[in-house]
Amino acid sequence: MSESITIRRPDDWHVHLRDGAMLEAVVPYTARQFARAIVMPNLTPPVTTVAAAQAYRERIRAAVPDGMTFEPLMTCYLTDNTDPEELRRGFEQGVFTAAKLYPAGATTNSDSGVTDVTNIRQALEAMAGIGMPLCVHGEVTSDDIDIFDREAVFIEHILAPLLDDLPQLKVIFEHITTSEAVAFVERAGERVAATITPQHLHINRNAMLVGGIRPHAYCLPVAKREAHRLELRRAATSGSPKFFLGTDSAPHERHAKESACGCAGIFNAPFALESYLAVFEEEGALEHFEGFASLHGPAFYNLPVNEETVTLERRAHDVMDRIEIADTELVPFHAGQSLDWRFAG
Ligand SMILES: NC(=O)N[C@@H](CC(=O)O)C(=O)O
Ligand SMILES: [Zn+2]
Ligand SMILES: [Zn+2]
Repeated sequence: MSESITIRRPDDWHVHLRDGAMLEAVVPYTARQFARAIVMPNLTPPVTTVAAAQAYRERIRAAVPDGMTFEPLMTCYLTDNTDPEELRRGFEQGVFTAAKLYPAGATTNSDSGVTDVTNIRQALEAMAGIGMPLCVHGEVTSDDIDIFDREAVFIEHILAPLLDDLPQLKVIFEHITTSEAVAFVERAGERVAATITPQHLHINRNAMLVGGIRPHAYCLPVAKREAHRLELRRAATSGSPKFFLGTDSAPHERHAKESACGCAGIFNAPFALESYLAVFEEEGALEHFEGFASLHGPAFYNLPVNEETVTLERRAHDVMDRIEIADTELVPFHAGQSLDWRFAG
């Protein structure tokens, strides 16, 4: 039984860092473990221009503690009115690494998202032409589609036709939660990959609903049945380069989650690597951990792998119930549980 594991320093290919006091509070957790991160643009107002992304990138850099190195990779929030030239300019200037498709109304701060993908056809065509990847929150939003079916229906109605229409477009199907998504990504060509969060590898929908309603297990896409979780675990630990790490760490103040209408999002940044590593160990797949965490993402995004390394040690520890920040609190993923591995730097 190995007592420590050392891998190339990983990156987080999907994270919410927020802004203001929350940004200051959460950036150190991500910067401590990850060299780079794809930063989600769903601020209020959303990050829709090169100038806004540059300014946000500076605020993130300023929040990185002395002695840590961390590079935020910025994304452009697509709307019905996105100007293809703005995307091209941002990508060519090295400001935008990718653009993000939020179907309008699908998740937190997605009200300005895209109401119909035909509205962004020209933007997507421009992206396909310059090799700019599209990050996708893959859920339909129609009232008549059950929330547990929204990812599977998105594949059939939106994603598959989109990929047929634009054979050059690179797509990251983010935070996948279903066996349908796993199967789709496995069958798709090399230009399609997926990120998987720690929570969707650890919990199924019972964690949210059995023995009381547990808002800290609620995120979008919502956790599904056990059979889906097992497929996600198989895919993540398989060694396939199509699957890589994206925490979707999404902090919301405790009171906003513990509410009659609680916000979607799980704050997993404090012990993200420990959480993933537990899964790889349970699945007997430690040899694939580095690929998932540190190699497959850069390969898909055409970026160099990180030269530094990080080490995790087998050292059981309890996860705190709460983290105090400014004048509020966050509840981390795994709160009150024990984890076997500990990030050692
Ligand atoms: N995952 C979530 O449940 N929430 C995210 C948005 C998102 O990634 O869909 C957030 O910004 O809070
Ligand atoms: Zn999302
Ligand atoms: Zn997210």
